[in-house]
Amino acid sequence: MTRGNETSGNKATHATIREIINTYMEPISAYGNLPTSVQVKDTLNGVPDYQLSVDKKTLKSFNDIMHNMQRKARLNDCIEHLQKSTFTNEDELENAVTAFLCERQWSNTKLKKQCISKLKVATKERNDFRASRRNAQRQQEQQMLSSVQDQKWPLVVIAGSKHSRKGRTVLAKCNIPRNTVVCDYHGELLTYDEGLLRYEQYGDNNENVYMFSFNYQGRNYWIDAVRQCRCHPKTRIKGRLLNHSMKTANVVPRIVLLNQLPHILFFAKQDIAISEEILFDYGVQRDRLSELQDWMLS
Ligand SMILES: C[S@@+](CC[C@H](N)C(=O)[O-])C[C@H]1O[C@@H](n2cnc3c(N)ncnc32)[C@H](O)[C@@H]1O
Repeated sequence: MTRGNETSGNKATHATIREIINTYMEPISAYGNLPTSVQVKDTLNGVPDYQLSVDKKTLKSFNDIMHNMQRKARLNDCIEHLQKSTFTNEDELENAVTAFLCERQWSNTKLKKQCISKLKVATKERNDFRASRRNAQRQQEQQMLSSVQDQKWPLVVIAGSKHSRKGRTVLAKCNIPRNTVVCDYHGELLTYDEGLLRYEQYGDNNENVYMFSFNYQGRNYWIDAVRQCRCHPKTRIKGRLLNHSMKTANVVPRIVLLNQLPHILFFAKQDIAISEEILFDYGVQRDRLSELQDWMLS
């Protein structure tokens, strides 16, 4: 048997051909040209051990396998480029594939079909994933809303007395993992003007410490927690009793839209140990230093 012999030699199995292509030829890429029959023959003549008979059938097998490999590379290229696009329907997806293949000058019906079918699967998986994420988010929001409505915040407890140095405190009733919602700043939601008016009125009795101001989407709001809220006449509201710390705050207030209204929820900044006091940074403005009391810098 001689190498490159047209009539005798080893039978070319697909596995052998693939091995030869991968080992002795330029990598088959999405873009480059495939080797011609002459180039395949030349390559085989340089291959030491295979001794394949290079008849028409073998050359055709090489050709088929190389085309398949290139189609796979083109398929991957197409998927990589289009998988992040959003398609509102199947026609849009098919048009995008056609345009992509046309731009690359890769007209091949089988390739087009494969691209479309793979992208459909990828799009469905992504949509399913998004839907389940949206669902989880909705459930989480629903959970937060019912905690706000029922004022059920079982992870924290009110302690201490109004008359102690710091007044009442809110403590962790158990170990609280980072990112958990601890409670909300519960009260009456007011516009900026309404809130400012009350803030000034309450100021005479030093009660305005229970007012919380914030900005949501360019609008200023206040939450008035000075008096017992009308929605929970008999509940001891926890959020209004959270004390301040600039240096050791362990929760952070975040604005969450629930029932289309902004709410302030306190999220654990870190794992909080049982009995630790729940503290957040009131955000005292330093340009009002003359009005500051020592505890505000604690
Ligand atoms: C919104 S109230 C917090 C609850 C308050 N402890 C109570 O029993 O009503 C804010 C007031 O608590 C007190 N306070 C808050 N953080 C404090 C701290 N780190 N040290 C001392 N007093 C603090 C101040 O008197 C402040 O005006």
